[in-house]
Amino acid sequence: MHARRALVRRPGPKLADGLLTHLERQPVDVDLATRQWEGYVEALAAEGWEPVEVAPADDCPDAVFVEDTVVVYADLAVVTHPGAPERRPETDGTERALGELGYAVAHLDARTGATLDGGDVLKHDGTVWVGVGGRTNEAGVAALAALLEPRGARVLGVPTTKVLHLKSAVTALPDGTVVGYPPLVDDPDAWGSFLPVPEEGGSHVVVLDEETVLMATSAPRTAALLRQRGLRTVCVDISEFEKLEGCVTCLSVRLRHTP
Ligand SMILES: NC(=O)NCCC[C@H](N)C(=O)O
Repeated sequence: MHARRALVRRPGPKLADGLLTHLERQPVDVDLATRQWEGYVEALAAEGWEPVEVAPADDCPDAVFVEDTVVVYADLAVVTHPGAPERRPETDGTERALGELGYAVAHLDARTGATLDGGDVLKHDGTVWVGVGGRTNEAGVAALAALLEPRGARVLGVPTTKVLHLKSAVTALPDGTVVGYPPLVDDPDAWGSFLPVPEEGGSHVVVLDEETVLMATSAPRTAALLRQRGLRTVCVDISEFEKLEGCVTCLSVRLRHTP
C-alpha cells in the first residue's frame, strides 16, 4: 500500500487577521484555533494519514489554509499563483516540502496573468473541475489544463460566484457523488450526480477512504444523511477557521502517491 500523507501547516499568530470576502469579521480565538487544528491533525493521523508539516509562514495570516498553495495530481505538484496577492508568499514552503518528498514540481505560466487557488480545484477519477469567478481566473484554468491534460486529466472550468472557492460550495463523496448546499452552488447540473445537503458546512468533506469522510461538527444533519448512505463520518470542530471562510478541506492536502 502507498504511504498516505497529508500536508498541513500550523496556524500562525496573525490568524485572526485572515482575509474575508463573503463573511463579516468576527473575533477569532487563536488559542482555540490552535487546539482545533491539533484535533484536526490528530483525526487525520488516527485515520492513517501521516501528517507532514509545511514550514510555518507566520507573516501570512491565512497560511494554515495550505490547500490553496498547491494542486497535486499523481506525482506532480503544481504550485499555485493565489488570487489574493497577500497569500502568494505562502507557496514557497509548500513547494519545498513537496520537493523534499520527491514530487515533481511545476509552476503555472504566469505570463498569461493566471491565478489559481487550490481550494478551487475538485478532482475525482481523472476529472478536474476548477471554480472560476473568485480567486481563480480563466487563464488559471488554462494553465492548469496545460500541465494536467498531458497526464490524462480532463480539466473543466465551472462558475463559482457565491462562495470563496469551488470547494466551499461542493466536494465529492468517495463514489463521486458531488455534495453541495444548493443556495451556494452556481450550477448543480455541472455534475452528473449531485446530492443537495441541508447545511453549508455539509458541502465540505475530506475523503479519508472509500467508506469514511472527515467533516465539520457544524453539519450534524448532513453527517446523519451521509451515515444513512453507508458512510462513516469523522467530525471535528473547526469553528475558528469557519469564521475565516475556511473549511475541513482547506486545512490539508492529501498525498496518495509515493513518488
Ligand atoms: N480552500 C479554502 O477554502 N481556503 C480558505 C481560505 C480562507 C482565507 N481566509 C482566504 O480568504 O483566503
